[in-house]
Amino acid sequence: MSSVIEVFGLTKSFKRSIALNNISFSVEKGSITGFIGPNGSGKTTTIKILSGLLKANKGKVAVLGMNPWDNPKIRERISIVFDKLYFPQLNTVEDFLYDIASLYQRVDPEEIMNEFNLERFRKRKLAELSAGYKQKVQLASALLNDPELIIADEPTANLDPTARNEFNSIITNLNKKKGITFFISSHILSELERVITHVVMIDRGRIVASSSVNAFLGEEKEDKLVILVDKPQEALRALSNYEARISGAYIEVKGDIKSIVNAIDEAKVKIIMIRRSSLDDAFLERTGRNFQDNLQ
Ligand SMILES: Nc1ncnc2c1ncn2[C@@H]1O[C@H](COP(=O)(O)OP(=O)(O)OP(=O)(O)O)[C@@H](O)[C@H]1O
Repeated sequence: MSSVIEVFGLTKSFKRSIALNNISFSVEKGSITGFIGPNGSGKTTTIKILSGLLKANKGKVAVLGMNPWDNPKIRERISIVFDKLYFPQLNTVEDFLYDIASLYQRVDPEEIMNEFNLERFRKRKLAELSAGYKQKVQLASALLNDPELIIADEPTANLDPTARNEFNSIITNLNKKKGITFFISSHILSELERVITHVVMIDRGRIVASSSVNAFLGEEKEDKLVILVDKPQEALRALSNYEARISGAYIEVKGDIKSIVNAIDEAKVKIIMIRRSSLDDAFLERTGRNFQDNLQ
């Protein structure tokens, strides 16, 4: 498989600190790669360099085979999604999408509004939308240049669990249907668990792991999951075929994540949070530190 992002020996220091210390990794074409690390580990700095907004001190970076610092044209083939929608808040959804579409003249904004169920919001001002809808509009706008790659910096950081789930399923669909590669950063492991095919893990400016999720977890068939739901007893009933038990506010269960999620969904129980403990364990193994302890 070919790579859409290649980073080799990248170093970036600021006056007082080294944000990235000789990092190397690649992102496979067609993957959804999670870029995961605690606060301050260097995710935003890396993404700024990949987007051509910041220059590295040392190392090589290729995005779709080009150095982002020298090639503003890359921006015609990729899109960047941030944690918030930073565009003129007084614009309506429709004007905003039409303005961006006119820059590229590739994709019909009507088609995108239809695909994202945004028609009934078309006359609303961006400022009037919920955080979830703002992110939906931002993701919709990111498709108007028909990108091969979308780089997203903590795109769901300001969303509630429902909006987060919706955002993540849109990403999965775009990846499957349009073959768009995603490189998504997050400081919350559990957030991307259900979505990513590959993981690049960063800690204190160094890469601690970079591989497919399956390889990362040692091809474990059985996931150890910790799940928070709105109706625990009903969830437990739905999981009667699994080794499941209630532990405090959570349900602990062993098995294949996709089938477990399906069983819970079918029982119409809402998943508020899900964590595959083995990803946390893997972080602990590689850094000697507990991922959850590093969250601010
Ligand atoms: N412009 C800057 N000037 C000085 N130091 C900076 C600058 N930008 C980032 N840093 C430092 O570089 C390190 C990495 O920061 P970065 O924002 O890349 O981390 P992050 O993983 O994105 O964290 P978060 O999840 O909090 O956004 C931190 O120690 C940060 O303080």
